[in-house]
Amino acid sequence: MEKISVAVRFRPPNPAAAAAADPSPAVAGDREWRIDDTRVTLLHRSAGPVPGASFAFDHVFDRAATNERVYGTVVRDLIGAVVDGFNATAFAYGQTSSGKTFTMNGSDADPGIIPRAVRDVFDAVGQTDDREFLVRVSYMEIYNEDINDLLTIEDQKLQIKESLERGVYVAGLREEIVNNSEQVFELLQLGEANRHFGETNMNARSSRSHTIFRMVIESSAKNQIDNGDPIRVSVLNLVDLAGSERNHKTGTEGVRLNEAGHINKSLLMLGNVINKLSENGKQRGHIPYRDSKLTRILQPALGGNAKTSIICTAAPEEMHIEETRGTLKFASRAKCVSNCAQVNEILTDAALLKRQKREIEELRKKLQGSHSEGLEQVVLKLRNDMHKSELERDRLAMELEEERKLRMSLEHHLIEQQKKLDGLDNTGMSGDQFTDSTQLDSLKTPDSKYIPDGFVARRSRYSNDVEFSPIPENLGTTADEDLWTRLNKGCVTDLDMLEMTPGLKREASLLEDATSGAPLEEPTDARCQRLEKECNSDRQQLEESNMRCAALEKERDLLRDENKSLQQELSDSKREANRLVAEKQELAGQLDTERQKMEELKQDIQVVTQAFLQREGHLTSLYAKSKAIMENCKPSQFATQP
Ligand SMILES: Nc1ncnc2c1ncn2[C@@H]1O[C@H](COP(=O)(O)OP(=O)(O)OP(=O)(O)O)[C@@H](O)[C@H]1O
Repeated sequence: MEKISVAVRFRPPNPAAAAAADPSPAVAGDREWRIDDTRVTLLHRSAGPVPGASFAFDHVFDRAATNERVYGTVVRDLIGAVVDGFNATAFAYGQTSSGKTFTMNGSDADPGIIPRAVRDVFDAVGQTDDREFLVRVSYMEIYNEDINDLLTIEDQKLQIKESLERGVYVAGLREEIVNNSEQVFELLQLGEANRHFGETNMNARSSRSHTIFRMVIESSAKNQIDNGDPIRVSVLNLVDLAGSERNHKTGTEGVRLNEAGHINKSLLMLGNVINKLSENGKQRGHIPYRDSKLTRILQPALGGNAKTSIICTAAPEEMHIEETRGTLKFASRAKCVSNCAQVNEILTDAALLKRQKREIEELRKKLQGSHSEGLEQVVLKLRNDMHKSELERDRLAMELEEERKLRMSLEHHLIEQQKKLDGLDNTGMSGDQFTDSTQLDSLKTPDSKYIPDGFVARRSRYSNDVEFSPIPENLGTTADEDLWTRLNKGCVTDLDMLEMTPGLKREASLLEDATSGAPLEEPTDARCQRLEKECNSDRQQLEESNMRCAALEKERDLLRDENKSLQQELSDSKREANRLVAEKQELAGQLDTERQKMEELKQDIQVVTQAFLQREGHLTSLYAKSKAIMENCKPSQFATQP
C-alpha cells in the first residue's frame, strides 16, 4: 500500500481578474496565505494564524515555482515506474483559473507536466536496452458527462465498458501508436483544437471539460516473447480537470451555466469518492465510483492499482480564500488515500504454453530431485545416532549404579572401622577426656536427651567385653542412674535404652587365633594404627569413588542434553519430511493437471489440424474443378472463333 502523493501549488496573483470579479473595497480584508516548506497557513495580518486553517502536504509550491520544479518533484518518478510496468496517474485539481492547465500543459518557455512526461517516457524507453516497447496514446474529454475522443471528430459520446482482461475502458477510443515525442505533440495539438474551452469572467480560456491524456506502454523482453516472459502493459493518465466555480464570480449563464452544473457535479462526485476512500477501512463501505464518468475512468488511480500524484492548484487572492480552503480540504483528505500499485503483466498464448512447459519441467525435476531422499537419509542417521546415545546412556546409568553401591559399601565399611576405632579410644580414655564437641556429637544415641554443659555417651559395641567396656564388669547389662552419672561425670543417657542395647561379640578375626581358636592379645596401639590405616585407605577409595561418580553424573547430564537435542532434531526432520511429502503430493497433483491441460491442447491441435486438412481438401477439389472448367472453356472459345 502506498499513499497518494499530494502537492499544492499557488499561482502568482492575478490583479486584473481579482478586480474584475469583485472590485468592491469593502470585501478586501487582511487575510493571506503563508506558505512554508510543506505547510499552508491562513493568517490574519494583524492577529496571526486563523484557527483550523493550517494544512500540511507532501509538497507546497509558491508563486515562484516553475513547471520544471513541480514536474521534477511530483511527477518524474512516476514516469520511471510506468516504463517499469506500473500504472500511474497525475492530475491537477483546483478552482477555475487557479493554474491547472498551466501546470499540465505549461507554456513554450516552461513546458508543463504533459510535454515533460512525454519526453521522459521516450527517453526511458530509449535507455532500456533489454526490452522492446510499443507506445500508444489516446486523448479524451468528459464534457457535460459525455466522453469525446479528442483525436477525432467522428467518435463522440463513447461508452465506458468493463472486462476481465482490460478492466474499465472506453470502448471505441482511438489509440495511436507513436514512436517519438514529436508524433505525440502533433496529436496533442490536434486534441487541444478539439477540446472545449470557453470564456468566463475569471478565465478567458477556461476548460469546460475534464481532459485525460493517456499513454499505454507495452513492453516485452527482447527476442524472448515466446520464451514464457510476460508482456508488461501499463497506463499513464495525465488529467487536467475543469475547475470548480461559483456562478456569481464566473458570471456564467446559458451554455456556460449548464457546463458549470456538470463540472461542479462531477467534481462533487470526485470529492465523495476521495472522502470515502480517506475513511478508515471499517467505516468506508461502498465507494461510489459509478456515480460519475470521471470517477469511473479514474477508478484505478483512486485507491486502486496505480501510483497517483495530485497537484492541487490554488489562487492566492483574498477573494478566493473560501475556494482555496475547499481545495486544501480536498487535498488533505486525498492525502489519506492509499493505492496498491503492482507491475501489470500479461501472457500470450504461446508464452503461456512455454511457461507451463517450463513449470512442468521444474515440477518434474523437483519430484525427481534428491532433496527428499537426502532428507530421509539424514533422518535415518539421526535415528541411529539417537539409538547409540541411548545405549551409551544405559551403560553409564549401570556404571553409575554400581559405583553408587560400591560407595555405599565403602561408607558402611568406613563407619564400621570408625566404630572400632571409637571402641578402642573409649577403652583408653577417662570421662575427663571427652572435651571435643565433635567427638561428643559422634557419640550421641538416638534416644539421648540433651543436657546443657554435659554430654551423652553412646554405649560402645564392645560394652560386653571386659577390656573395652567403660562400665565395671559387675554392672552386667543394667546400670543405675547415680552410678552412670558418676562414671560419666555429668553425661546422662537413657538408661532404658542402655539396657536394651545388644552386646556385640568380639570379632573373631581380630581377637582370636585362626589356628587354635583361642583369643589373641593384639597390642592396642598396633591395632589402632592398623585400623587407622585401613580407615585412611577406605577414605581415599571413597573420595576416588565420589569423584568417579561426579564425572559419571556429568557425563550422564551431557548425554541427556545430547539426547534431547537429537530428539528435537529428529522431530524437526520428521516435520520437514512430512512437509516434503505433502509438497510432493501437491506437485504430483499439479503435474497431473498440467498433463491434462497438455492433453486438451493436443486434442485442440488435432481438431484444428483436421479442420485444416478438410478445408485443404475442399480447396484442392475446388481448384481441380475450376481448372477443369477453365480447360473446358478454352476449346469452346476457340470453336466460336471464325
Ligand atoms: N504558476 C503560474 N505562473 C504563471 N501564470 C500562471 C500560473 N498559473 C496560472 N497562470 C495563469 O493564470 C491563468 C489561469 O490559468 P489556467 O488557465 O491554467 O487555470 P485553470 O485552473 O486551468 O482554469 P480553468 O479551470 O478555468 O480552466 C492563465 O493565464 C495562466 O497562464
